[in-house]
Amino acid sequence: MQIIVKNIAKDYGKRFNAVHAIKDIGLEVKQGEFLGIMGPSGAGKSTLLNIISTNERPDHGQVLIDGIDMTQLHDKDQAKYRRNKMGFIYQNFELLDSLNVKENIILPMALRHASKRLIEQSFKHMTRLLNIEELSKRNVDDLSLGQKQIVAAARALINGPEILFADEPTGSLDSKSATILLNYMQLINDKEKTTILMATHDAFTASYCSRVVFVKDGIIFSEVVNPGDRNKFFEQIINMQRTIGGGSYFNVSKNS
Ligand SMILES: Nc1ncnc2c1ncn2[C@@H]1O[C@H](COP(=O)(O)OP(=O)(O)OP(=O)(O)O)[C@@H](O)[C@H]1O
Repeated sequence: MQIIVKNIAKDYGKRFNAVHAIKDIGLEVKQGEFLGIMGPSGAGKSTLLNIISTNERPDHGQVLIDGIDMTQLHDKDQAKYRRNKMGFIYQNFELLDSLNVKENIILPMALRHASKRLIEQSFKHMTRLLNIEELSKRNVDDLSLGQKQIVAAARALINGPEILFADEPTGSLDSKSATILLNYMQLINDKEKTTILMATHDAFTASYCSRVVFVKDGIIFSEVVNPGDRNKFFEQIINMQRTIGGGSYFNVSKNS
């Protein structure tokens, strides 16, 4: 699943008060990449993720996924594409409190009208992979924040998406829970070959990626490629953050 973003731009608001959230971004993401998107607050990270994931339409430009221009699809076809090929993890989990853990996790499959057998098989596979088998009957309200995010990850992954979008997935987690989640994301990236696009402020979180692009003022300012050593990569990310600036919005604390 190759992603090619060509010259996208996105403004919010009316002419004189317009915010140029994305000015001109081009980007290529290879099949199986774990790409980080960093940058100061308001730089355009979430907007970029939302445009690539078809949750928002750009004003200009193309988003080609395996050669199909997503921006040209009707809303209904975009929604179908998202349901079938994409998974999402957000900072605030977005789990449904009225459903238990298992019901939350299998929801995307139920929405696709998958067979009971397939649902059970996939549920078993995912909960085993993420090591949360014992949580299945619990209420969402009774889980720790870290457990909630792993459950949200299981829900995002149960349909076997080809692309996983994660927007500040560790933003609400303590460092231990963040590390557990990131190790699972890396496992999914390795084992299932899922392409991952993750926006984050946090250098430690970003150090799990294979490459990080830095967005500033709606353009890609630079990128850093993981040299194969997470500690070295962490230092490189921090140096790039310092170069770009962004004041206190950047979290450069190393969690472990
Ligand atoms: N729906 C919207 N309506 C108006 N302005 C918006 C909207 N969404 C984003 N913006 C503006 O677009 C710019 C980019 O926002 P975006 O959320 O993409 O940045 P970000 O890098 O993800 O920021 P953060 O790290 O704080 O989440 C900001 O100036 C933001 O205020």
